[in-house]
Amino acid sequence: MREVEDRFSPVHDRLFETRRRRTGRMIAYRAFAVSVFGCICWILFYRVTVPVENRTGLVMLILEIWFGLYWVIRQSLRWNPVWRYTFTDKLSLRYKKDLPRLDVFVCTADPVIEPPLMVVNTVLSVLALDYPPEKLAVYLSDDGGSELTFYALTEAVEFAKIWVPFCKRVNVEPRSPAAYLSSKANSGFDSAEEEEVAKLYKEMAVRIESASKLEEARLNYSDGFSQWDSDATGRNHGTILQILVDGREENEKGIPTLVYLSREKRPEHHHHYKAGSMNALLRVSSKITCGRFILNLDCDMYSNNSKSALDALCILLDEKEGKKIAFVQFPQWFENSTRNDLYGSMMRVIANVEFNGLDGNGGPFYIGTGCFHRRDVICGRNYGEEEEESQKVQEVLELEKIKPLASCTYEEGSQWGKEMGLKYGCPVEDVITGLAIQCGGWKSAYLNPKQQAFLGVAPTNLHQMLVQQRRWSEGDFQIFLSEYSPVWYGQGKISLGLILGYCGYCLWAPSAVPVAIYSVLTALCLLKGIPLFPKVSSLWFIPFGYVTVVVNAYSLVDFLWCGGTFRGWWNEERMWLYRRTSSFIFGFMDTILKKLGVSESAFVITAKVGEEEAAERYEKEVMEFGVESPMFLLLGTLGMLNLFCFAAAVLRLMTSRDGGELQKMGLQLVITGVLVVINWPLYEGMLLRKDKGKMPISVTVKSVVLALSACTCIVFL
Ligand SMILES: O=c1ccn([C@@H]2O[C@H](COP(=O)(O)OP(=O)(O)O[C@H]3O[C@H](CO)[C@@H](O)[C@H](O)[C@H]3O)[C@@H](O)[C@H]2O)c(=O)[nH]1
Ligand SMILES: [Mn+2]
Repeated sequence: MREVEDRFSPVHDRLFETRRRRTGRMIAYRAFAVSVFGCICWILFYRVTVPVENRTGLVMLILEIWFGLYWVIRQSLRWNPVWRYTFTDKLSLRYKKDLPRLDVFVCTADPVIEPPLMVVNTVLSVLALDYPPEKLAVYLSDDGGSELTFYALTEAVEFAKIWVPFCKRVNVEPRSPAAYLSSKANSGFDSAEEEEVAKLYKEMAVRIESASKLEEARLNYSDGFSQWDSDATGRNHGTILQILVDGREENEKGIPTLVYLSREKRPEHHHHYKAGSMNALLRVSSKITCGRFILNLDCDMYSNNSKSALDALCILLDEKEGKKIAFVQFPQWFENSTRNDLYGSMMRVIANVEFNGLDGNGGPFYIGTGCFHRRDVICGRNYGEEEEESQKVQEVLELEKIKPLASCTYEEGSQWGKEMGLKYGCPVEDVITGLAIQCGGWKSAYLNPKQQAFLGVAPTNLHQMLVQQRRWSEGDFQIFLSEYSPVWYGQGKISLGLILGYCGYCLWAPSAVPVAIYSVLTALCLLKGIPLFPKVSSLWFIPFGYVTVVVNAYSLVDFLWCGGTFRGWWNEERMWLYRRTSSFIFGFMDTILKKLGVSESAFVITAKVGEEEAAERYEKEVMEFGVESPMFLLLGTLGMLNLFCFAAAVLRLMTSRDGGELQKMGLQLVITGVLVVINWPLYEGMLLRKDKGKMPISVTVKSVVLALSACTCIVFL
């Protein structure tokens, strides 16, 4: 009784705490940042005051102004970081079973590249969350409209009856059966019961992968299967809605509500990808459980920490600050990353440093998966408006009355996709939606607990990685140019630090252009013998040398601090370059073309499985090319260009034996040389490797021809 009263008393223990780090590291960082800023100014001063004979000086000035500005913008991500710590014990004591309803939305879209067994593991991991089951509901949105996925879910229902109680009794962690049981495979099982569970899981996995009991399931779950028309395809079908478990009332099974939804799709209607499915889920769930809070997960992101819901609610239900906070974002961590993270997919520094920086400025972005929202806010409530009585849920569930909410035409003439729900028309629906929420006066919070909350699947080859980054950079740049631009729309609504934080990401795409020019110019001028930087022995060289060395050294230290390895850092530097000289360039062009109305942006779903040989190469951290792609052509050409220019310059220096030449070209030689070293896996893939993951011959040939012609032109011009 005391605790119940305690909940309503005005003075409370806080449910979370926010810490700022004022330690030596922070001071050292600021000193470093100020010194770099000084050097940037020094460099610009040099460009303006010291004349050069040709026009390269002007080009360099423009590039360096851009780099300097962008560097300043990005300081917002590090200036003022905060860390949040939650007290879940207090929350449990205070609320017991009175916790608010929580709806989990899991999105899947393609049964081939997002295997049903993986989806099922994600679903099971959230069904077993540490949360009162009668308050929890899991919705699976299947944009693939696949009977296989539905069948897998019916299997999951049966297995959940064993899995969920087992997890809670034995306090299993993590609660994705595949992840938990594979961790046990090496260490051996703890009990006979566990072994039995493992056996049942394996049998289920086999059935799902072979769909062996599909026909049987058709009979047992005929209400669900009968909703598939005989001519239904992934892109053309009616709404399919099935409540597999109704756990809204406390019951002895202790399994939360589980719902399958495949919204209607028709070729003549745009479906707006994930945003469209989220909005359909928002409406449908409002009639079934209408959770006050919503967790959004991609189908590959299983719960790796059963306390994450309690963690998030510590923030959202905190009496003092929680009311201002619209959403709590967890980072995206991945289960399939390798030791040295060949493709830089872990994004360690973003997750461990930059998002804390954003949090200090008003809150992290909404990045799709691993985010807890307030339902009424994501549905369009502004800060300061009264929280609405939650919509009335239907006592008796009449599916036929709910299904129209997921039809193609429901949103016509409504505010869905604009003022309500997730926004349409942007490849990063999450970021733009989060920005609009923050501009409505809300804050957000970032939680990155030691036991990672959710784990997903990162792209496992270079092409996928570049495609994903292309979509992100395009989406972010679109936001920059849209009516929701952080610069124009955000003015006065969010803090300057947060505006800059958004710009740091939204300018990924355009920032690629100066990087590409810079690297090409450095190489070609080296070939031609045109110096771009002051002599190594002159005083003017100091800022250039300082920035080059210190900025890279810091980034290394930062990376190691975030738990990375030296080679991981080196790989990440390579990916830094590759993302800029391929993904972002294309992202930039895509955005411009879209603005001009020439093309539409599409959402290419990232595959979560690959073929076996390629998987082996991934494990061994051998870079995967394999496909013919214009992005590879660009990388190949730039790589070859660097190689030729560097080789030619070295040859010339060796034959001329002119010390002055080395003085003049020193930094250029170093930069181009480093690029050659960093490109080593690319050269290997183009020239030395024989396996299927090597660069296709056609790309290699085209790259060499293009690079050679560029060099010839420059030499004879
Ligand atoms: O038409 C679609 C396309 C995609 N998805 C789902 O959206 C999720 C994300 O797709 P994925 O291909 O994995 O993209 P990522 O780039 O890995 O996703 C990140 O970036 C996206 C765009 O910002 C966000 O939507 C995601 O939540 C975020 O994890 C997956 O679960 C898909 O099943 C749909 O439901 N319907
Ligand atoms: Mn993904």
